[in-house]
Amino acid sequence: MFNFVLLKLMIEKIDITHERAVLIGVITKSQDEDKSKEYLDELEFLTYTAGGEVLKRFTQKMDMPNPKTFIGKGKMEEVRQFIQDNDIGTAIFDDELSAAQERNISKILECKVLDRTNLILDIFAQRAQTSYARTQVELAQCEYLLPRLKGMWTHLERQKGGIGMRGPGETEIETDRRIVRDKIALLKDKIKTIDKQMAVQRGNRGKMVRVALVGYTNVGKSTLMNTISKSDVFAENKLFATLDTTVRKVVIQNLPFLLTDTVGFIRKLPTQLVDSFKSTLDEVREADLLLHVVDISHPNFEEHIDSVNKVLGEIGCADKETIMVFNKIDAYQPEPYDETDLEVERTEAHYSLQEWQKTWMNRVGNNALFISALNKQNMKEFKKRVYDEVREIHVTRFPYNHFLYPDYDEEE
Ligand SMILES: Nc1nc2c(ncn2[C@@H]2O[C@H](COP(=O)(O)OP(=O)(O)OP(=O)(O)O)[C@@H](O)[C@H]2O)c(=O)[nH]1
Ligand SMILES: [Mg+2]
Repeated sequence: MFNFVLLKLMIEKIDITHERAVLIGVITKSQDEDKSKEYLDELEFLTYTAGGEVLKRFTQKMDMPNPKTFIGKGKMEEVRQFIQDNDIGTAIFDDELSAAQERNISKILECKVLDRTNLILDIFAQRAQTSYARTQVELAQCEYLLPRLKGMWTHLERQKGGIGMRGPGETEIETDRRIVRDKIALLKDKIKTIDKQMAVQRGNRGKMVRVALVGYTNVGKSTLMNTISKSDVFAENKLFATLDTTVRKVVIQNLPFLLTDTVGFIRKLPTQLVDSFKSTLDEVREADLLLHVVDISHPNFEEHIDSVNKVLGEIGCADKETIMVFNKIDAYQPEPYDETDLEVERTEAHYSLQEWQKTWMNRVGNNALFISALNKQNMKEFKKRVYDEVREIHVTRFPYNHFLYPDYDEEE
């Protein structure tokens, strides 16, 4: 009996054990050691979100990735040895691999080989809740798969499952291109139908002012949504907690508007995903005002802003009225700087919040706000700014009820 319980415990333990993985990245002229580390940190977070555990990272300095195997021969042997000695199931590359590279590498390493795109698609597949989100992910997976069908993973047991093998697209992998193409057409039709229904729904919301929260993944959009709308949107410290947009009616000082929480962006967001999520992003496109939320406590936040702006550009929202919301000020910590140490140059990493506010952040003028959604710091200032902006849009749209909305009253 005891043994049986022990065995059951062991089995259950195995069930919850994370898939063992190694990460592989490169250091190039345009991507120095620090950058490479930051990218691998993010890749590790993605792996963890997908249900994996990273046992080791490998990096190689190179001018150009090897067209056949991405990294060089010697490094590959090092990786292979580690994988063999440590019972590793998955090798994850930070950059997108071509079909040929993927094939060559998995032959050498004899394990599952994934790239950043696979990982992101897999997380989306795991997290898609509604049939609409699932359809969009499935479409993205099919689009990713199509050019890679030939010989993909055929020498591996596909039934093993796990990261990269999950989700709606998995049964198509061994079938031929035509079937996948038909499937793509079908999914597009399905999305079109839902799009029409959603456009009608959006139309029914009337002319109310619409505000959308946008930003990099995990910056606190849903937390901010919960704070201001007193709603209960799912937020957690993993990437892509939100896939479906949520719309809430918010009232600040009698002034009603609609607030939308959206899917987070990420560096190198797979183009297939941007495309298939275009309609989810309609909410962003049709918004009157964007709140671009930034995690200022993240060492890479400036690059995050660039990534988000890039996606906003791709969906035609570059010039939209935007308030920059720098969140997580409670967690912001500049690197300590020793003035007597002449070796270390003072950089942005040492800036205090006040110093940051004097940089380019100053140029976005009163468009920049500094808050903590979690600790509810500076929420009054935030609400006033949003109120003023929404009122401005509102009174242009409904000039006759201008008088209804006086200046923001601090004593709310
Ligand atoms: N320290 C601190 N943590 C915060 C703050 N706001 C949010 N967080 C935390 O950051 C994590 C991510 O928050 P979410 O609200 O899920 O972020 P999101 O932008 O909606 O993320 P995705 O939906 O994944 O794109 C959670 O663990 C939050 O508790 C803040 O002001 N300060
Ligand atoms: Mg969210």
